[in-house]
Parts: sequence; C-alpha cells; structure tokens
Amino acid sequence: MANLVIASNSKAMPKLDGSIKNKVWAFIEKLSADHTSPGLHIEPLNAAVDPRVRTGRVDLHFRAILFKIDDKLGDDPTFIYMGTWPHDEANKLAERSRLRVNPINGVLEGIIGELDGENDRKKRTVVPDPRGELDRAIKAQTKSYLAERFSLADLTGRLGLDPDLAERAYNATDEDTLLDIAANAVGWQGSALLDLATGLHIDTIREKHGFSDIPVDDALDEDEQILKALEQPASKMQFTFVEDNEELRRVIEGGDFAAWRTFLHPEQRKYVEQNHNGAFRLSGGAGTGKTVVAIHRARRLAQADPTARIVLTTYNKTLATDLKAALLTLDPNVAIADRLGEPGIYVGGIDALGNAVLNQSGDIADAAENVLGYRGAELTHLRTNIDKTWRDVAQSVSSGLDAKLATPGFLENEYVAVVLANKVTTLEQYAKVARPGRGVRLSRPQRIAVWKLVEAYRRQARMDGSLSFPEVLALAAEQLRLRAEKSKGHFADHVLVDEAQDLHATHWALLRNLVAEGANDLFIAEDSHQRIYGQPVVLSRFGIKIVGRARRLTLNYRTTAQNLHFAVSILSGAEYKDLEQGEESTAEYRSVRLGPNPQLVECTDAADELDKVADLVRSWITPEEGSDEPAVDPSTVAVLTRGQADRSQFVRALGERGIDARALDSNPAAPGHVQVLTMHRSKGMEFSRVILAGVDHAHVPSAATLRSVPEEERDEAMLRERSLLYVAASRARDALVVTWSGKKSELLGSPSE
Ligand SMILES: Nc1ncnc2c1ncn2[C@@H]1O[C@H](COP(=O)(O)OP(=O)(O)OP(=O)(O)O)[C@@H](O)[C@H]1O
Repeated sequence: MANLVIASNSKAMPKLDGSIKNKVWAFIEKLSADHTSPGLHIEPLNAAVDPRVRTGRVDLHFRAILFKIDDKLGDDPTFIYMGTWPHDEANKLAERSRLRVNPINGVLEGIIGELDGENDRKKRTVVPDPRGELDRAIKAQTKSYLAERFSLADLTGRLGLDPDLAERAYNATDEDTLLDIAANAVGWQGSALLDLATGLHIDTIREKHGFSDIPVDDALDEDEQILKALEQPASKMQFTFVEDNEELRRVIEGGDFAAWRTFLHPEQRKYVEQNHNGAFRLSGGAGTGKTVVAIHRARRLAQADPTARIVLTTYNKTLATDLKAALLTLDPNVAIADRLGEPGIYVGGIDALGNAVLNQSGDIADAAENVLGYRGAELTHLRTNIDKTWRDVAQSVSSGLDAKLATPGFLENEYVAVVLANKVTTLEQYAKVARPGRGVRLSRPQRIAVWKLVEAYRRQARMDGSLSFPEVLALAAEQLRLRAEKSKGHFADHVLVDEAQDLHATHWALLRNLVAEGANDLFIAEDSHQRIYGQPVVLSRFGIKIVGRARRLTLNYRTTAQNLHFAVSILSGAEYKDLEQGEESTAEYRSVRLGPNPQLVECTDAADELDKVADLVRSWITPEEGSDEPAVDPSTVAVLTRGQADRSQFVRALGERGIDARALDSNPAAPGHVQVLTMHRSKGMEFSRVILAGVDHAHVPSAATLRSVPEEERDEAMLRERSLLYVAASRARDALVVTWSGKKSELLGSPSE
C-alpha cells in the first residue's frame, strides 16, 4: 500500500465538477490500495524538470499530477497528489512542475509549472485589482513598500521566498499591491508576505512558521530530505499525510471550504498540539480560527488518551450544536461522551453544563447553604423572567436605592458578579466584599439597600422553587468544589471553552471546579473585542492562572482584507482589556483573501431601505439573465439587525417582495432561505454575504440600551455596542453591505479612513 500525501492546490487547480471529483476519489483510492494497478496509467514524462513527476489517468479527459518518492529500503513509495487537470494541460504542467526542499527554511514546496505565456502575463498584470485603479493611484508611491525595513536579500536569503515572488513583492510600491501578491502566493509564502506587510521582524516570521534552523540534513539523500521536510509545520500548510480511507474521503470531498480540517497554519497547529502546564488562553481576531483550534485540540487530546474525560463548551446551546457538528465533520469517529464525566468529548453549552452537574450530583443541600444561605434549593424549574423578578422586587420593597441603580440590569450584574461569585449570604459579608471591575462605587447605605433587594429576590425565588441560570452555575461550581474537597475527584481531565469573552463570574467558577489544576486543564479561546454580553472578568479571581500562557492569532481566514479593514475600523478609538487586564490590540490583524470594498448604502427612508435590501438580496440569489455572477445559495445570505423588531420587519418585507426569508432565533438555520437574525444571534457564525441593516444613529449604538444603564457603566455599555457591530461586520466571508436611513451610525468609519 502506497503512502499518500495530498497537496492543497486550490489556487493552481481548476474547479472540478462533481462527477470528476468522484473519479478523482476513485483514482486516489485505487492508488493508495495498489499503486502498481495498470488501470491507473501512472506514467513518467520524458521532458520533466523533476524526475519524480508522474501523471495518472483519472478518466479519458483528465489526468492527475503526482510526485513519486521511492523508499530506498524497498518499502512502498510515497505519492504526493498535486491535483487534476484536463489531459493536455496536465501533461504540459507536469513537465514543468517540481518538488523542492526550501534550502533556507526546510519547507517542502510543490510547484506546479506554468503554461506558455502565463508567467509573462502574470508579471504584466501583477494581479487582479479589486480595490480599483483610483484607490491605487492615490496611494501609490514610487518607492518599494518594503525597502525601508527589508532588503531583497532578507526576503530570499533569510526567509526563503521564491526569488521571482520576492522580486515582485519587493517591487510593490504600496501595501495593496503587496497584499494582492500575498493573496495569490501558495502555502507559507502567502502568509509570510502578509507578515512582511504587517511589518513583523524576519525572525518573528520564521518563528511563527516554525522554520528549522538546520533546513536540510546533508547526510540524507534528496528523497529522504523530501520526506523529512513533510514534517515541517509550514509544509503542513500545503501537504497532508492521509492516514486512512475515511480521512482521504474527507480531504477530497471537502474541497476548498473544508481546508480547515487539514491544512492548519503552523501557529494554529502549535496551539492544537502543544502541551501546557496549566490554563492556556488563545485570543485572536474574529475569523482567525480559534474555534478550529479548539476543535482540533479536543480531538487531539481524545486521541492521545481514550480514557480522558474532555469537555468542549461554549457560550450557548446553538453555538454548542455547531461545535459538535464541526467536531463530527472533522472526525466522524471521534469519541463523544453522552454524559458528563464519561471518557470522550462531552460537548454542551455552558449553562447546560451547570445543569448536568447538578443533575448528576444527588444532594445539593450543602452547596445551597454555602451559596444561597438556605438548604432547600431544588432544581425544579428554571427562572427565565429574571428582569421581571428584579423589577417587581424593586417596586415592592422600599429599599431607598437610587432609581438609576434599581434597574434589572444593574441588580442582576451585581448579583452575579459580586453576590454569587463570592458566595455572599449575609449583609455583613456583602458590606465588606471587594467589588473589583464593577463600574459603580457603592456607599454603605447603598450596599444595605441593594442587599434588601437581594434578600427579597431570594425570598421570591424560594417561594417559586425556581433558580436562575447563574444560580444553577454557582451551585454547580460549589457542588464540584465540595466534591473535590471530599477527595471524590473531578468530572473532567481537560476543559476547552470557546467564545469565553462573554462568560460571567459563575461560569468561570464552574469551569475552574470542573477540572483540577494541572497539565492541559483549561484551554480558553476568546476575543475581548467580541464581548457583547456582560462585563470583563479577571480570571485570577477564580483561581485560573494564565501566567505567560497566553497567545494571539492574527491571520483571518474568514473574510477579505477589505471587510476586515472595515470591521476593525469600528473598534478604533476604543480601548479594550483582555481577560488578564492587558490591552487588546488589532495592530497585526490581516487576511489571506481580497475582495471588493464593503458597500455603504444610505437610504432616503425606512421603506427605501427595505426596497434596497430586497433588491440587493434578489440580485445575489437570482442574478439577471446574462449576468456573470453565479447565483448565491440563499441560506448563505444573512440580513443582520440590531433588534428583534427590525428582524421581524425585514423578514416580512423580504417576503412581500418575493424573497423567502426566515428569522433565525433559537431554531437552527433552515436550508433554502435567506437568514434574518439579530447581530447578537450572529455571534460565532459566518455567511457568504451579509447585510447589516438599520445601522442608523438611533439604533446603533442602541440609544435605548445606553439609557438603561447607570452613567458610570455607560462607557462599558458603549464598548459592547461597538463590539456588537464588529461581531456583525466580521461574519461576512465575501460581500458586506451596510444600510441605513436617516442619520448614519456614529460607529461607522468609512473603509478608506
Ligand atoms: N487553517 C485554515 N484553513 C482554511 N480555513 C480556515 C483555517 N482556519 C480557519 N479557517 C476558516 O476560517 C473561518 C473562521 O474560523 P473560526 O470560526 O475557527 O474562527 P474564530 O476565530 O473562532 O472566529 P470568531 O471569533 O469570529 O467566532 C472558518 O470558516 C474556518 O473554517
């Protein structure tokens, strides 16, 4: 059985239709089963530049390009599949294709040859020009964009860029041209060029890509050097060893969209594979692959130890459902644990995790006494009308608390972040407890007043026999702590949490108590710029010590550089803190793809906006006859609104204009319809085309939301509003459109600013 390596070559390869894909799959399956099978017609080429190159017969009209590396000990050879082309083209390209170990960094490079004139044409046109000539003319300088910081020899001699590519990059006179060149380069060369454009030091770029200081081992022959180079992290951006048929099917069928399953960036791979001596925090901009890393890592931990109890959790149930689906897409055979505490990966929303702990815990009287001050708490029903309960309590109890503080928002935050987080059960404790991170300072009389309301709230809950989610979580955390104290151990060996920026105090208490401190205990994926609920939390308060184990991803895989630039411009001018109170920056954020600029559409009034949004959506999903644009699958188109009322209005308006649209709420997305959802609901999701609708002065930031918080907490609420628009703007893979009527939102910076 031959060893099989598949190269990601989507940039060079033509798009293949479904029937050819099936034939490619059959060809590769046959090749891995028996490479000597005559039906494969594996043939060398007389005039090939690289003697390892072969072509093979996919069908009468298509041939695959391969490299064959023989094993000198006589074992089976290794075949590297580079892609499939129409017959004549494949033969011509193969003659000029080659495999080489980069002598500067040790990375394996599979280079597909070019057809006659293609190289010259590329050099003349450089690359497509999506931003428009005008933009470029304005920004163009006559000097090389890179010359101030690097020499051409740095690019080739220290980084190992292909000399022709390095020269083109060096001749680029502005950032846009450089980004164009990066977007068209293959594998590690593209991401290294982006790093150069960002201004990173050559040594940093080498380190990020895991380049070897001894690139080539001269004691090995060339074939052995090639096989060794396949192990380099940056080689794995282009090549993957196929271990079994199931994996092979995934690679072939996945195509471009599923590259995340196989071709990880060396940094992503590092965070998947590295072991840590305790909690680790992976932050990173929207779309940099934090979720991808968490999923791969969970699978890696499960493979490394089949008895390990792994918890993979995230902010809510819908995101957890997506997480589980993605995990099973990555590996349909992965061991899923159906019950918390069993070996395998248990996937669930974090609130459900709290429930699971209590359901599996038996008597919770001691925990209830410690957290709530009474023993009889039962998980009979969940209280969902929290706002109403606080409102009723504030109206019926004469506490003397100022009206601006006697709001459901302030009281619930105080209850969760201070009272539950510190297991406060008496006024004496509350009067003394530290309240770090709470915007409003409270005098002693104010504390007494708040406590009166807390007591009334608890009385009410006791009468109802109901518990809120934060109470369930606090009880579950305490139950776990008591269990560990009695030497009964923990429910998990490894916990991985995604979207962690939005977790509140009792979530963290639960996570800390779910797993003992130790190797690979907690893996935290988060982005402070995407905090749209609640307030920042300081992890060390919960016994979660990151101490130097924090890293950041900056390369965006989701969206285009233009959309990314626009999304980041929304954050500019505001200061964000990460989970350890460090400053979070967007300085190195960059994207691997280019596209058109986001469209900003001013409408005359609400009716005009509904019409314009409908026209735009229609032009995408049913392009006019003769249009060059292919029809877009409606379910990959999303209209995002700030509130639920606007959401309903857009669903209705699109329907009235003949477009089948559905509101997306707690239900899963239905195929075949345009999705209309709130910006909050869009968290963690992505779509091909996104319209942010109703982005006007009154709705974004939401004037009503800002009015509802005390003055001292307004800056924080404003940060959340800014983050919400950033989250929404960073959901688009390809096209991003923003519409409004009346005065536009103050948060909208122009993309050219
Ligand atoms: N190495 C990769 N190769 C190809 N695609 C990738 C890679 N890593 C991530 N992606 C793709 O980029 C997109 C964003 O990834 P992911 O959702 O993991 O990012 P994220 O950082 O969790 O984003 P967010 O913070 O916005 O939720 C997804 O479509 C994912 O498949």
